Amino acid sequence: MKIKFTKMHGAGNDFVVIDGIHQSIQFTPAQWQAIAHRQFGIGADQMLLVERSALPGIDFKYRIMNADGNEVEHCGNGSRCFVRFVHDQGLTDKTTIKVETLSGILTLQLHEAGRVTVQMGVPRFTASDIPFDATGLSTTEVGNTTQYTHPQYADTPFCVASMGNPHAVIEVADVETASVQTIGPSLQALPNFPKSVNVGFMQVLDPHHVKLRVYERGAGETLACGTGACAAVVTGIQRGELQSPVQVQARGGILEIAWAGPGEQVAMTGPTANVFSGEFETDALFNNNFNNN
Ligand SMILES: N[C@H](CCC[C@H](N)C(=O)O)C(=O)O
Repeated sequence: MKIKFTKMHGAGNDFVVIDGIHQSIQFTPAQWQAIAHRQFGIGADQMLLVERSALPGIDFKYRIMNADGNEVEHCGNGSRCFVRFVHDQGLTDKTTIKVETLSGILTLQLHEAGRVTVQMGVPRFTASDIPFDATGLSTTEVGNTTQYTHPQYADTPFCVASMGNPHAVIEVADVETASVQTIGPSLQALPNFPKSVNVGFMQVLDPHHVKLRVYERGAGETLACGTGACAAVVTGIQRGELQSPVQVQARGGILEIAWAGPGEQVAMTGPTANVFSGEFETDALFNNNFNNN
C-alpha cells in the first residue's frame, strides 16, 4: 500500500507527518520504528499521525510515535508542525486550532511565516504525576522546587517536571561539554523513572536566556525538544534562576517560552519547516533488511 507523508521539522526536531484522515493507518510499533530508521526508512525523531477528533468543538486529534515506535503523550515541536500541516493540506482554514492529544487538549495559533504559538498545558511537579519515585535519592530544596541526587551520579543533580510527558532537568555550566550521551541514557534506565524520562541539560546565560540540549526518551539527542524547553524553563523559574519569558537556544533553533507561574499553561512559540513530501510503499519499507536482521 502506498502511504503519502510530509517530512517536516520544528527547530531541527524532525518528523514524518501522515494524514490518517484520508489514509487508513494501523501500524505496529515495529513498523513505526522502520519508518523512523535513518538508513532503512525515511528517518525521523518522531512520527505524527493526524486524525479527526470525536470530541465536540475539537478540530483534530494527533498521535505521536517516538523513533523507537512507542506512542507518547506530547510533542511540542510536533504540535507546531501538526498545525502547519493541516493548514497547508487544506484540512482546515482556521489559524487557531484545538487538538486532542494523549496529554489533553492543546490550543495552537498559526502566525505568519510558519511560526506557531502553542498553549502547552499546565506543568506538574508532583512525583506521581511525572511519574517519578525518589526512593534512594537525596533531596535538596532549591527555591520553590526539589533537586534530586542519585548516589551514582552525584555531580548531575536534577529537577523533575511533567508536560504530560516526563522530564528531568540538569543544570550544567556548558551544554557543549555536558555528558549528554552518557548521563542521558543512564538516568533513563533508573528504576526511579518507571516510564523512562526525557533528560534536559540546561545552561543558564541570564534570567531570560538559556542554552539546552535534550536526550529524549525513545529518540536519543534531538536538535530541539519543545516539551523539554518548557520543562527546563518552568524548573528554572521554580529554582528562582529564570524569569518569564525565556529564550531557549537549542542546537537546531530558538524557542520562546512564557509561563505566569504554577497552575498556568506554558506558552511556546517557535518555527516550523516543510522539507519534502513523498510516499512510501509499506511492503517494501516494512520488509527491508532492517526487519530481517
Ligand atoms: N521524546 C518525547 C516525545 C517528543 C518530545 C519532543 N520531540 C518535543 O518536541 O516535545 C517523549 O518520549 O516524551
